[in-house]
Amino acid sequence: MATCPFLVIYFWHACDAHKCDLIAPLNPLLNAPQLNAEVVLNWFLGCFPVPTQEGFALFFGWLLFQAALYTFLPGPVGYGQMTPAGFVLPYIVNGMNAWIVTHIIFFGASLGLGLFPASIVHDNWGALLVAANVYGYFLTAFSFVKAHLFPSHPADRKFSSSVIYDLFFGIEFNPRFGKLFDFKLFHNGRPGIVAWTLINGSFAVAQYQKIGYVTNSMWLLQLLHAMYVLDFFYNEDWYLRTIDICHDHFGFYLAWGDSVWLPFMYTLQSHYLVRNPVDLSLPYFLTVTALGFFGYYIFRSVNDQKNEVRRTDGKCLIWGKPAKVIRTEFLTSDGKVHKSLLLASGFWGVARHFNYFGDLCISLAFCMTCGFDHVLPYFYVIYMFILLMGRIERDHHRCAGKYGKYWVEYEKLVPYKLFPYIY
Ligand SMILES: NC(=O)C1=CN([C@@H]2O[C@H](COP(=O)(O)OP(=O)(O)OC[C@H]3O[C@@H](n4cnc5c(N)ncnc54)[C@H](OP(=O)(O)O)[C@@H]3O)[C@@H](O)[C@H]2O)C=CC1
Ligand SMILES: CC(C)=CCC[C@@H](C)[C@H]1CC[C@H]2C3=CC=C4C[C@@H](O)CC[C@]4(C)[C@H]3CC[C@]12C
Repeated sequence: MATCPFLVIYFWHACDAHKCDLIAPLNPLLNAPQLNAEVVLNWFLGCFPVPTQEGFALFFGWLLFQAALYTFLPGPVGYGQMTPAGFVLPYIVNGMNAWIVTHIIFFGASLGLGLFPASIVHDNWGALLVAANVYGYFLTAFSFVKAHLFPSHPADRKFSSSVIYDLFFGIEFNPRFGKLFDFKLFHNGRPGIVAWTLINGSFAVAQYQKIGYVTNSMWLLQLLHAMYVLDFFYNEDWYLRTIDICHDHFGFYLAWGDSVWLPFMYTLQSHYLVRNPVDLSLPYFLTVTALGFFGYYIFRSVNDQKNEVRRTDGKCLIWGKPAKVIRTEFLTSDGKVHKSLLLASGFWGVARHFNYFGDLCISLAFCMTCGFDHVLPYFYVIYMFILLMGRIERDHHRCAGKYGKYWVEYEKLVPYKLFPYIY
């Protein structure tokens, strides 16, 4: 919790001052005639972005605007999975509407009406980083206090013996304001994922202002990122049944992660392309496009198969044949027995997390839009690999605990975790 922001700030500084070269920021230290505490401290302070009033106004204005859209825009009601304490919570899934309204207003007001430059996000990036960090830490602390003093669902809280652990992974499962303002869905989707394409767009405009055109690499990046983001909102109801919503509690990991990590680190390729415009050859362009769409096909098909089999209680066709399912029973903390099912055919018969393989292909395609000159744009795929491998282990332990003998049966039927015959 103490060091995460430094990594983000280091990446920001590398891009802002050294054209996204990850080694160059260290030169003042490597070349210092004498390395002492004063040199290190001056270097350290020199790497920090400067807070500005405009940065705070933009960030908190943005947050309030998204909160208003989340609260007031219409949308269908979706339901999460049953929580360990036995609640099935409703969610208003209006993310697609919020995405459309936000983009029309932002680009309409900037590019259409000229009320502010569309590069405003790029132009205030350092100051926004400060404001987002302030909010990320505030939200972590607030969620911790809320969990102790006024929890939304007391029976679904999880306490460990460590305050640090509780701060990091969270105590409350589904913290809410009122009945419907859900912290997890809001922070993930709105300041986090709606921002993703908006930030990209602003950086594309900055590239145009800088070199007079938008490179094909930047267009391709916009397309691939938009595909991923729009998929998320189109399938927002599906997201209610993923690990983040069904199993993770709300602490620093999601509070700071959604406020800072997601908008700042997931968009690194567009920051890179502003400083290092890349014109891709046609064969390379087509290869990266194909990789991105191939990955997306796998990612979405795997996720849809699970959704479909659970929606129809296993009475559906997977790859043209009746779904092969393991019917399971598990206990919730109130002592009640519940039923669920595990799909063991289709992509879920190929490997236990084949959706992650699709996601890794998409991630690689995002990074490859930047060519091979620097390592910084590849941060995303490296991070995703580490995150998803960790998630496979975490999920394995959770499912083994939840499903017991049924999970063992599934493991026997589907021995590979990520990719057949490899892992
Ligand atoms: N861009 C990013 O930063 C990230 C993207 N993602 C993507 O988000 C998507 C969701 O990922 P995630 O939530 O991690 O994982 P999944 O959507 O794969 O959900 C895992 C859960 O599904 C259930 N499950 C496991 N095996 C089966 C089975 N055989 N049949 C039916 N249900 C099963 C279990 O929950 P239960 O049975 O309890 O319901 C398990 O905990 C993925 O496509 C992933 O690639 C993920 C992480 C980061
Ligand atoms: C270092 C640190 C504190 C990391 C925080 C990580 C979170 C911001 C991410 C962890 C899991 C991520 C996501 C999971 C699944 C998703 C579905 C996909 O369709 C869109 C992206 C996402 C919502 C993604 C968003 C970031 C995380 C919550």
